[in-house]
Amino acid sequence: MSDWITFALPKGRIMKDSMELFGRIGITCSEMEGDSRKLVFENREERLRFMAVRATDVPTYVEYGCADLGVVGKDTLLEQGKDLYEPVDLKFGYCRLVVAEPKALRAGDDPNNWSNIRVATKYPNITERFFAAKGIQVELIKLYGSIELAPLVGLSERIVDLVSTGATLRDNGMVEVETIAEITSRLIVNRASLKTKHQRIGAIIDGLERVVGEDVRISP
Ligand SMILES: Nc1ncnc2c1ncn2[C@@H]1O[C@H](COP(=O)(O)OP(=O)(O)OP(=O)(O)O)[C@@H](O)[C@H]1O
Ligand SMILES: O=P(O)(O)OC[C@H]1O[C@H](OP(=O)(O)OP(=O)(O)O)[C@H](O)[C@@H]1O
Repeated sequence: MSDWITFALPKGRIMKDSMELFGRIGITCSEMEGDSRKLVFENREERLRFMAVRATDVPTYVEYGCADLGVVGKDTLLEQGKDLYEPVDLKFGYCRLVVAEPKALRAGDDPNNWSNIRVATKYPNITERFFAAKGIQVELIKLYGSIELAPLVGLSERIVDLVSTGATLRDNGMVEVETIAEITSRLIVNRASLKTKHQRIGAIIDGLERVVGEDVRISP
């Protein structure tokens, strides 16, 4: 078993892009193609195992060595601050982490004058750091989803959340104030696995760097 390679992949929107990219370096798993509620899939011939986990749990599985490798958004890494090796920017899962507020509030608002604000977010650590660096005091309200609802019902004046198409902000009458970070998905690696399975993991890192590099050269 010890020469198997285990991946922790997020169940949600990143899963498909991850498997497409891995497929380009010969890492595949036909067992994952069907409709199934299974959480662990195997490619026995190649000694590869894939675990489907919550996006926010990927770093934990890799940190504890239950998975050798994982794919996770940079947002989650910035929020959790775990000690993980992060060798490859996979360039998919692009979105931005932004500060936003209701359109009506934005009209007469100057963020330079903020001194004490209330912010709802899934990302309390990033938010606190961001505003602390500006000398702004923040009352944080931690939510787990549907963040754009908070200002609509008076839970907070502002939010910090991910934006990709902008549709969720727009449809809920909100506008961006500032970008905190540009986000893409990253390959993460358990530090011990990198040493004990250096040959296989090194080949995966090199392969992914190559295919991601090819894409960057192709796109304008
Ligand atoms: N529009 C978007 N909204 C949210 N996440 C996005 C978006 N676009 C890309 N991402 C990336 O996808 C990741 C979320 O993936 P996924 O959909 O699996 O999780 P989730 O259901 O939002 O989170 P969790 O299961 O942990 O609550 C984010 O961490 C981010 O890096
Ligand atoms: O700019 P857009 O393309 O509209 O995408 C942004 C929205 O997508 C994410 O929510 P998600 O779908 O993960 O649901 P959640 O609110 O339950 O976290 C994010 O938190 C925003 O609400």
